[in-house]
Amino acid sequence: MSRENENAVEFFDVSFRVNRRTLVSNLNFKIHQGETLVLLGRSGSGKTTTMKLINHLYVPTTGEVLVEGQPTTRWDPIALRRRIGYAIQGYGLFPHFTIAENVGLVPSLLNWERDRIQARVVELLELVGLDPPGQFLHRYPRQLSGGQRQRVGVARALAADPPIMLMDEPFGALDPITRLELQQEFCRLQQQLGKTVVFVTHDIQEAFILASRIGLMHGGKMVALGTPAEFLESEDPEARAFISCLRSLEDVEASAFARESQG
Ligand SMILES: Nc1ncnc2c1ncn2[C@@H]1O[C@H](COP(=O)(O)OP(=O)(O)OP(=O)(O)O)[C@@H](O)[C@H]1O
Repeated sequence: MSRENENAVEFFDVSFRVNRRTLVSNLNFKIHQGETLVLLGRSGSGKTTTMKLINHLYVPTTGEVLVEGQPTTRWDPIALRRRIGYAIQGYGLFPHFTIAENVGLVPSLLNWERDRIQARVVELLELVGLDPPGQFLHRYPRQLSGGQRQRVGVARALAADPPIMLMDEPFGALDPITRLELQQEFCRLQQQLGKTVVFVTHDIQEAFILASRIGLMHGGKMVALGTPAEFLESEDPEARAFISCLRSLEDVEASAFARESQG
């Protein structure tokens, strides 16, 4: 990883305003290299805005966001996007591109050789469980199920092997069984690849399955930040409201402690 910095991303007193409306304010937190930070919060709490401040889609009105030790405003925007993969709900796939073209998009923009792109596409489809890849390469997104398209979206975000992945409700639109399957695959992939991941969700069960730490957003502020076990101890009223939505506290506590003892 680059630099000695053990933080992939750092927020220093960050606020972001549009048309005199404050979308996020006073954000101060660090995202460690290799961790999965889940941004949890109600709809409209500022999760996506926070994420867009990382890949320079938004520029802080005040404060600074550092990526690998350097403010986003000082990064060359193209170099920054190469270090950051972005997967979004609704897959973001181009409908008139085949699966191979969609997954190979960033490598081809980076002028990789054709053979290298093809090999990478096959490798990624296998990695995200679209096996055998030959069955999918030449299909179009509309010819895949929602779960399969979501896997393609993740494969595409991983294509140029970025050290940081931003994932914005990537499993939001899926049935609960496929969603659980993808969450489990995500954990497997994360163990294998060790990326720094920022994952946005409003689903507390999902947060507990995936997170090394959970950052809870409320009204544009981060009101709690900690490991799942720490989160359960939070006295913040919004955290308590989310915790009361947990299906089975015992199950979740067990999985949170299991993850912590692994890590
Ligand atoms: N470009 C924009 N201009 C003005 N207001 C915006 C803009 N983008 C987002 N907002 C507003 O800022 C607030 C935070 O939006 P954001 O998308 O960050 O929330 P979120 O927590 O990701 O929500 P959701 O879970 O529904 O996606 C919302 O009230 C939204 O309407």
